[in-house]
Amino acid sequence: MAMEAGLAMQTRAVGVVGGGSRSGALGGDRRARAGSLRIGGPAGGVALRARGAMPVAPLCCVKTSRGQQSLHNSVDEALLLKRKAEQVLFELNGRCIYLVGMMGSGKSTVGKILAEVLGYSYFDSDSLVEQAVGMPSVAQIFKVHSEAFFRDNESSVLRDLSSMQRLVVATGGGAVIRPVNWSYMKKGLSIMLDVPLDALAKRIAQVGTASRPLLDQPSADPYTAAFAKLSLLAEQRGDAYANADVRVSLEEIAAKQGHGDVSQLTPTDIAIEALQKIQNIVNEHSVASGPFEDL
Ligand SMILES: Nc1ncnc2c1ncn2[C@@H]1O[C@H](COP(=O)(O)OP(=O)(O)O)[C@@H](O)[C@H]1O
Ligand SMILES: O=C(O)C1=C[C@@H](OP(=O)(O)O)[C@@H](O)[C@H](O)C1
Repeated sequence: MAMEAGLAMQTRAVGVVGGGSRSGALGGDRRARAGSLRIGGPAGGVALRARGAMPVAPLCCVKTSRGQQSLHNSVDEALLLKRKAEQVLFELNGRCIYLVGMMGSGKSTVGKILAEVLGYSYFDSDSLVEQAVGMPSVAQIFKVHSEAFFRDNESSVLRDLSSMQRLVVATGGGAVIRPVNWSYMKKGLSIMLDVPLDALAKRIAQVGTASRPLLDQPSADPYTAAFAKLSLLAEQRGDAYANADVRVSLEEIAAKQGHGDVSQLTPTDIAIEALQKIQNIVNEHSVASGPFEDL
């Protein structure tokens, strides 16, 4: 089946899914094949899902209940998100959005919101690698094959996605390290989610490290282990993340909103800031050098 047709089937399925599980629904031929993304099965393709199966919350106020993370603080915030998306949609002109950032930075969470408000299709590159390889988790791919094998497939997935339009892609945290991946992501707009390491380590300690093989070290204290490894990765990858077209800093958003720390921010706050930054860069570019096609 043609790649485009298979992807089109998938996008309908993934555009409305969310959740934290990393397993994808597999179908068709499961043979691992580094260097290719096989979305459609031999029998005509299957509707594949990205991670998890929870529906994305609709664009309305989600009541904050004790301890629960809410997507929006208020109806006003949800409307602001929608309005901003309408403005940016025109300016994006179909260009894809790639979310980059460290593990746990919220690429999937924010990516699903952006896809929903823009009417784009959402993809998670880790899930697509799992589907292409025919294994249920990135952790298993690392274990049975290797990180290099995973990276080869990650590059293939990004290459294939780069020929598409109107996608929001949540990339894996390490996708930035291969220069070739930037040649794919630069066909769209890349957004780096910059989250303080402390907040990242807290999030990861909360959900566990089993699905993130680079952080999965036996330790009595998951926060400390995650913080140490994330610090190292952040140091190694700093320059690579700086390639992104747009940087969304949670510390900056929190400061603007008068919050003491980033844990007060909802994913919607972050999505709004991302849209604002996209709008700024697109406007800057069209003033400086003409039509958006040249960005
Ligand atoms: N703004 C946020 N505030 C608090 N927790 C968040 C926020 N964004 C994401 N999370 C949580 O952090 C964890 C990692 O988020 P996720 O979107 O999967 O990150 P990534 O895709 O970058 O690895 C998830 O448990 C998610 O619910
Ligand atoms: O930072 C990394 O090298 C990785 C990040 C993971 O994705 P998330 O950023 O979605 O956790 C996944 O691709 C793999 O475990 C490697």
